[in-house]
Amino acid sequence: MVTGASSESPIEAKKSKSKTPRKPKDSVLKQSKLFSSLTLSAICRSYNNTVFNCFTCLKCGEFRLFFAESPAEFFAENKNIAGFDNPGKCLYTTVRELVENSLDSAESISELPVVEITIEEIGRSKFNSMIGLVDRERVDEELYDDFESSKDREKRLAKEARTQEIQAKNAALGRKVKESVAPKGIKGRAEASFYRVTCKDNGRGMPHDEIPNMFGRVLSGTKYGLKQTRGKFGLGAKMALIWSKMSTGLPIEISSSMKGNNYLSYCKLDIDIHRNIPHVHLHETRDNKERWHGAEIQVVIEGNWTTYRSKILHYMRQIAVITPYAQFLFKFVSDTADKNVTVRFARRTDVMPPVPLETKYHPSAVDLLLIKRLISETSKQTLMQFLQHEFVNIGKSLAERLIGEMGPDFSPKMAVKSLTSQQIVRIHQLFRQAKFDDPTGDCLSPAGEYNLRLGITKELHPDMVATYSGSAQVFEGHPFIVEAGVSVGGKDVKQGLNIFRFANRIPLLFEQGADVVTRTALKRINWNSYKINQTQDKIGVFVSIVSTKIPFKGTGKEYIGDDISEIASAVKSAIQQCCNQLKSKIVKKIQARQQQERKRNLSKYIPNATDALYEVLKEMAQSDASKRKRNGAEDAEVLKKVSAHLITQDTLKEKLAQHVEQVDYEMALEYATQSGVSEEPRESLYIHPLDHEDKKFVDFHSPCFVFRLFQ
Ligand SMILES: Nc1ncnc2c1ncn2[C@@H]1O[C@H](COP(=O)(O)OP(=O)(O)OP(=O)(O)O)[C@@H](O)[C@H]1O
Repeated sequence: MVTGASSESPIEAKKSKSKTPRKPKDSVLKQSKLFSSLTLSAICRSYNNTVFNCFTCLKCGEFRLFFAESPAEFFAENKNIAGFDNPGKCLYTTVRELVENSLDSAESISELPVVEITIEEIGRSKFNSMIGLVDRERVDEELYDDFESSKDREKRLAKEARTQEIQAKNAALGRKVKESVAPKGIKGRAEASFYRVTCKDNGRGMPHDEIPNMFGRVLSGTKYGLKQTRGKFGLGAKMALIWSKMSTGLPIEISSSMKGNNYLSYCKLDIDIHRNIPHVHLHETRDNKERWHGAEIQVVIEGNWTTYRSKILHYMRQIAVITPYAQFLFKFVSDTADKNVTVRFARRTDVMPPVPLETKYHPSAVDLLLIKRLISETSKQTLMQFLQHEFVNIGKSLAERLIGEMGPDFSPKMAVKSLTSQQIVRIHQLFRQAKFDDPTGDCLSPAGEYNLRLGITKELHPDMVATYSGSAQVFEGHPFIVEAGVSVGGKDVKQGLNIFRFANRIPLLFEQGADVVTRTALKRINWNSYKINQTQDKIGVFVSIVSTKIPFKGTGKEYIGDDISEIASAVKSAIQQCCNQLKSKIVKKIQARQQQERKRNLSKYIPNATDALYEVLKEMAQSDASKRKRNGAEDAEVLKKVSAHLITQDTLKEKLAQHVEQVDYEMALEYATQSGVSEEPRESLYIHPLDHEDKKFVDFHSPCFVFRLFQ
């Protein structure tokens, strides 16, 4: 049950120690303000009995949830929706949410981001002392899940001994011995692991008074509106706090300062889940001698580094690829020093994509509910003004034509707020049927081909890379841009396809199988035709999609569906463009490699082969000459002039077989070229090609080569 949010700031509320419930109306107003002018129609319906039972975000027109409780309660019970499925995933998502907030914050003030993220492992004793709990020795051992009775122990040891015996026997008989698996030991639930996650940035910081709400009230944020953003719902940081509350009971700590402030704000708070309001422990200003600006968030949660280590590092690497203008320092700190990890992702460019702009809705992207909201919020008086100012791509003359088409009940000067429900449906119908120019991608901020290439190069060190940035396209009235990169070879890249997906410049790591990028790369690209071996080569496929609306599938916002044809074909074409660029490079590279290999081989055995060949041909020519001599066709120059076509194939085969093991035509040609005999082919010296299938013999297409030998 909710009694409504305070209209005072939490600090003020604390100071006044007022526990009086607010008037319901105030609470609704306050909530809507906090939710950045969301129209909470359904709340209005239920605020009289103070039950916050239904929430509809009409601002973005895409996020509708129905709560039977407060939003904080709803998300605490359904934390998997926000990517908090299990302790390992919770650790991963916490890192991700904090890093992305930091990037958003620095970019919003056009500051090149510097983000430091530390995960500090906290042992049980340390954790206990943090929460003021005395470590206790076990007294009643049998009480514990991992207790092993002496009978069980005997059984286990006997089993282990039997296994060892069998293995020893097998070894003695020379049979294959299975690698011995470490004894399972005593069963028992794994002990919970705790981590302190700290994320520090050089971003905008937050106004002192807003901090409690930004971190202690679910669905409060500053990223609403129609624009390309990493975050949107006002949920991520609160989920980290809800999880910390659920798993450790410890509050979140925030230090923040805005540019130019000589103080910094420190706030320690947790969240009242039932009422969805911040519960502030301490909120004060402190000296900011260094004039630092940014935010540092610290939260202690249960997690699982062992199982999510690679995911977290993978995420950091991918965010570094798509954000090469940022500098990241990632640290994992453990009590056991050899488990420590420090990775620095250096900045490679100062070129930052422009800040995405807020835009207006395209008429084909709105539904009935959204039109109603826009009408209720507009400051415009007439229908004509409303159409012209609240939507993109409706100019004066088009607005007039549309109103004319709506029917006799409509006129340009009619008051837009007086439109009936039926009239609004008519407008909606017309919006769906009429033809409008596509929205431009001006409001979008893609990473940029240059940045993408830099990111790939700096993190993967590929042998070759190609990038492509498509032009803006549209689906359901939303502009989108697809950028792609394809790399071959590189550091820490496994054989086959390595797919890197990004949506609004954040990496997507889960639910890869059904994603439009994965499916396109696996099924719709004929890699062979670009001379890329899909299974043998180390291929990196990078696709970044930015849009005012990312059509995520599933609750986890981890993949983009394959069913939007505009996006699917843009992804395919972007990858193909990259492959085309790579193809010529690959062909050149293959040729260069072959040439090198040939050179190596040539030096090995061609000289011998040619010597042998020379002997053979000389012998044959001599016998031919003597034949001719006998026939009276004396020719002093016969040795030089006898043309190879006089030699029958069989004779040559036979003779060569005695001398030459294997001569490759290409190599022979190259040898000829290298020996400076790459003259015009001389037909008269043409030796008929030998049987191709018989690899043993030379395939003498190269007359100049033979000529040289023969001379
Ligand atoms: N490091 C930070 N620097 C500045 N402001 C921040 C920082 N972290 C959070 N905020 C503020 O707190 C708000 C709430 O953050 P939160 O992570 O809960 O939601 P979000 O980022 O807006 O959306 P989403 O839930 O989709 O990620 C943000 O909108 C932002 O205004």
